[in-house]
Amino acid sequence: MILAQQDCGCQTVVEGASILNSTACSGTYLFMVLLQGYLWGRCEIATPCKRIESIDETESEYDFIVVGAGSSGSIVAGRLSENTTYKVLLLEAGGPEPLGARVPSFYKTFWGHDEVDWQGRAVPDPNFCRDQGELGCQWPLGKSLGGSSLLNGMMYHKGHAADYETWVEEGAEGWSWDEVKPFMDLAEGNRQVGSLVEGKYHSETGRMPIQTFNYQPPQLRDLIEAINQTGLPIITDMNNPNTPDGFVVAQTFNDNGQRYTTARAYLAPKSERPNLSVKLYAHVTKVLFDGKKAVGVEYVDKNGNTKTVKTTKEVIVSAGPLTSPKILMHSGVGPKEVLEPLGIPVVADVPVGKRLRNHCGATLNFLLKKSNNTQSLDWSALTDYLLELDGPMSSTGLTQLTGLLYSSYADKSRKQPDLQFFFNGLYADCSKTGVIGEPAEDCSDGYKISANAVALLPRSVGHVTINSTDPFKSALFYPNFFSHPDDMNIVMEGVDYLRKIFESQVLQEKYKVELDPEYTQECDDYKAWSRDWKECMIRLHTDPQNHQLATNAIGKVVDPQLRVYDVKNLRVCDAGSMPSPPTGNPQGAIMVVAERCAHFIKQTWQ
Ligand SMILES: Cc1cc2nc3c(=O)[nH]c(=O)nc-3n(C[C@H](O)[C@H](O)[C@H](O)COP(=O)(O)OP(=O)(O)OC[C@H]3O[C@@H](n4cnc5c(N)ncnc54)[C@H](O)[C@@H]3O)c2cc1C
Repeated sequence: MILAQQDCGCQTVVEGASILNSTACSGTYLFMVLLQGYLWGRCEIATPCKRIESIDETESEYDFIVVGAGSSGSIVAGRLSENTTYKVLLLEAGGPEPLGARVPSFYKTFWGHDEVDWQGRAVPDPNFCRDQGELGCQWPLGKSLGGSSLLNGMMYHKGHAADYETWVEEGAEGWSWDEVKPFMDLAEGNRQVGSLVEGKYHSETGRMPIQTFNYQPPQLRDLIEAINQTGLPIITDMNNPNTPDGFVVAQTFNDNGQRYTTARAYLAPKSERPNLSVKLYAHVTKVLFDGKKAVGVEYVDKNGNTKTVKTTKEVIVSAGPLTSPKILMHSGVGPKEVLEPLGIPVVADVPVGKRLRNHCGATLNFLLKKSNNTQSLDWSALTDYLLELDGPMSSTGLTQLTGLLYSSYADKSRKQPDLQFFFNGLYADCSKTGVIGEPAEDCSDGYKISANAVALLPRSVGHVTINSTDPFKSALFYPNFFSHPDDMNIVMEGVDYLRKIFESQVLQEKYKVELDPEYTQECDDYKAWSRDWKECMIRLHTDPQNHQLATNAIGKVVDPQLRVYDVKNLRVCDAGSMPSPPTGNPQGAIMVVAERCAHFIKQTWQ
């Protein structure tokens, strides 16, 4: 049964990128059109009364200007505007949050979508991402309200205690686990305390809803059985310090079957928060200075008009680890050897962009030769979602499973696993007809799934720089993956674990799992699973995670209160502020950075 459109008390505005012209499901198929219509008819999904509307014009002056409404900027602006005496402006280059992104199974639908993804590319390098040729590694980067929290896989990990101890060693004084814990609690709104996770390690009262997805496909249970059969640990909570390693159905940024971006969790519409102004399609080009003091920003609006807006207190740059460096450098804050040749007057000579760290690994594709080759998105899945927020649309399929293990390079006493595993496939994201049992036409060789092994404490360090003063031109990203040999060895150990899992009896008997021959053919000169074969596969099918960080690191570019060195009234608060990688999915730690950033600002101006 499909319900009629509900009366939500406010009119639903269908805006932002559509699921219909996504890369995952190209073409306007009748079923997808109907599906989109039905979704927007449900008040709890569309939440039209909570819609964040863009202001038409900015005023001349605000107390605080936040640049970028992504994972961190939305938190900073949301928290600052809780003080109703502050006038806060949040500038975002992208548009509104597309409602389709709220459906977990559409989590990949918006990758590569012009309206919501900057579609970053690293500078091509023959040592990695060879399957991308001259294009270089592909890095999806969110461009809308919510930023990359709109595109991400939603997995919640807050880092291990040793990660924060490393930050302190690297100059982030005051950022030890015990010191950041209260800010984790402000962010975490765990819905499963008592039923799945222990209260002493989790908070129920934070802003961001967190829980496991309601639905797991049957193949996921078989995969878990296979992992168990392999002798690897299965755990229930990867954020419990007593179980740092093991495979787990992850808790995610989701509330009962719906994605939560930080924008959705922290921002409020103007009717509820009149002192918060959000301006969408506002591309910030630079921070303006009076001497060494930040006094405002310049931005270009949707119509191409250049505008300036002043601050009476501070500018906070939260444009993400790959873009904040560009904005700073265009403003004269950066290494003088980069700025001077471009004719940019140097305001402060600080090492912006000099360190770029990222989790990195490799992807293997497998075929399930014995599997049912049908679409998992159909009328039944849609009905389950509309009526119960359950079923295949309410989860990310195999992607909700992850694993953390120690490689032989890890120091186990630090309880800081250095390998992570991801799985991919069997999510309901596209169908032409919605008919139950519709064949999955593009998988004629058997059902395809993939798995990734990723190094979490990479020794390789890259950098971000600019070679142009054009603010619309992307910065240059040099990730330098595998420049340190340990990283290759660690990923190889991860690949060995994947082999064990996929060769396990349960997966062979039930699904007859095989490496996808199309995917391995460029490495077929080497014996499968030999060291040379693994190296060939890792350099060919490199899996750079979208966990870039440390480009504006605490202790290097910003002080422990996230203030940019050698200038006044300017902070950088985003993934780039983290000095070194958390050993897990980073958004949990990024939320801590943003919560703390807002706290420091409030303390400064109280
Ligand atoms: C595909 C993908 C999957 C991921 N999966 C996970 C996961 O499962 N779990 C996890 O913890 N992490 C995951 N991550 C990582 C995590 O989402 C990011 O690390 C995090 O969102 C980065 O937050 P940020 O605030 O630094 O940047 P962003 O969230 O990227 O925000 C930057 C914002 O600034 C805006 N902006 C940029 N330039 C300008 C400008 N000039 N003017 C105005 N605005 C501008 C952008 O449009 C964007 O909205 C994933 C990331 C991606 C992309």
